[in-house]
Amino acid sequence: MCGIVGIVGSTPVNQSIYDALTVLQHRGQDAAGIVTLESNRFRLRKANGLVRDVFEARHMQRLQGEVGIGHVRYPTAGSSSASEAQPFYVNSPYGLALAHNGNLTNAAEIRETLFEQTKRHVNTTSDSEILLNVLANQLEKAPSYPISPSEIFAAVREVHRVVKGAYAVVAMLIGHGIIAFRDPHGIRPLCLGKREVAGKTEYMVASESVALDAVGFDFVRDVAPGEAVYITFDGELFTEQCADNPVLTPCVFEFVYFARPDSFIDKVSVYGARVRMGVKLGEKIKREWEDLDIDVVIPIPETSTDSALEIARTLDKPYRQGFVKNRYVGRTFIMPGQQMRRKSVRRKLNAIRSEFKDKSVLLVDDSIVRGTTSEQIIEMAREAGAKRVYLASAAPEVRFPNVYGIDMPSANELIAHGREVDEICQMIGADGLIFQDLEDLVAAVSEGNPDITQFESSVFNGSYVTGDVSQQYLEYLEGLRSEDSKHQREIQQDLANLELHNEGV
Ligand SMILES: O=P(O)(O)OC[C@H]1O[C@H](OP(=O)(O)OP(=O)(O)O)[C@H](O)[C@@H]1O
Ligand SMILES: NC(=O)CC[C@H](N)C(=O)O
Ligand SMILES: [Mg+2]
Repeated sequence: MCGIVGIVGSTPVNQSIYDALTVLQHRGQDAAGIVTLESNRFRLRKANGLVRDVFEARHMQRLQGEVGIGHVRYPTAGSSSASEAQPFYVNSPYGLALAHNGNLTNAAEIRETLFEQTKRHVNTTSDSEILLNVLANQLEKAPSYPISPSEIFAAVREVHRVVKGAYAVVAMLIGHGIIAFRDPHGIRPLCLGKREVAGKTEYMVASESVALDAVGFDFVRDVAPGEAVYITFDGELFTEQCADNPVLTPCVFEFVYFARPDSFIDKVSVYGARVRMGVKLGEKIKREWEDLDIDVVIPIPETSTDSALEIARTLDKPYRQGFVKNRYVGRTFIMPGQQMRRKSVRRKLNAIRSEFKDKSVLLVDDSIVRGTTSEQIIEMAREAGAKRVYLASAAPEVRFPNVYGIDMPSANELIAHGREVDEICQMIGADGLIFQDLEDLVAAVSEGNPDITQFESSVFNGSYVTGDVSQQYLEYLEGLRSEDSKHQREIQQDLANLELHNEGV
């Protein structure tokens, strides 16, 4: 999913970007990077690992400057090698660095045309490096120096024409400022904040509003789909709509799982949406499982807790934290590789036996994707003495691959793909299983902002809003990125030691 941040400040920004990345860590645990600008030179540190491990004191000291951008990565294209950590950099025009959240659906075609038509070489298998070069190529066409705001916006307009897929972007152009934009559907989130420091206005853009809160910026607004924001290094703000037909279609899975509950995305409180998901699912359980013997409702930490509490309230049953989460283990779902994900469930969660012993328990999760978590959790509940184990999912069945920045490239890896509820229930070993209806999920989110009339819900309904995702593309993606794809393993091996960025130590 990735988290991005950019700050145009009037005092050093290294610590603020670091702090912002720390609160965006839930969006990407694989790699982190910061680029700052000092005396017209970029300072870069990026590597694999969590924010706290990537940036040591000596790196922070080098990251001087009053403007900068940062990224935490969850790979959804290319490899997880350090060479594909972000931000990426290209030296022309003027020096440009970029960080991207999302995933392009036409990266392979663009790679070819970039080489043939613009003589631009892309050194990694990352779609974000392609996006950087598309932007650089468009900015290079601007005749004036410095490039004017309207020329910057014209370049973004062209990027929208060339690039397809999901992209929330922050870029920094030497001699100019920070440019941020969101794809014409606004699939991935991006917001703008500001603060006053010693009479000067500082601006910040970030994936989630929680990053603004963490470093003392006031939320101004969400960046609109298709819109670009340009903040000069003098602190002047310019904005313009750069897409022909922008339609806000945010990813509904941000509200289900990805975002932090204390964030607002497109004016919707993520926490509020999860509470409403709980109410709606609670009502469905009441309707459909009228006579079910449920003694207690137990969330599967951490993301499901807000919904689970509401389910318990709606059902008028006790709510208990029956699983303890090891705070030193990160999110399972965004780990690369099924083996690692499987192992981490038991390292992460442990049952409190007294909450299970001789009870009929209703476990609640926010979503069931590969079934890695639910299968093991149900086993753990039984080992802890549960009499019966039911499971409720606050999201509907995840049946289709995602192409917009969630690493689910292969339908066959999804437990609900081609299966009905009974079969899934059997596979995970539950005594009963119930999913939220898509209609209710959409209502739960849009009640927070009725102006949102559609969501990117492809993982649930197989409808891809960018209109360019064919069966052929999905097959290509599966061949490229699925767990057992040979090609995927080759990429990982080939790129393991390719580290052009060069500030590794
Ligand atoms: O069916 P699966 O493939 O296992 O995926 C779904 C699970 O993964 C996520 O948890 P995760 O541990 O990533 O994060 P969390 O602590 O935020 O709940 C999500 O909350 C579900 O529990
Ligand atoms: N999850 C994301 O937003 C990933 C960004 C980009 N596609 C990458 O793989 O690095
Ligand atoms: Mg979870």
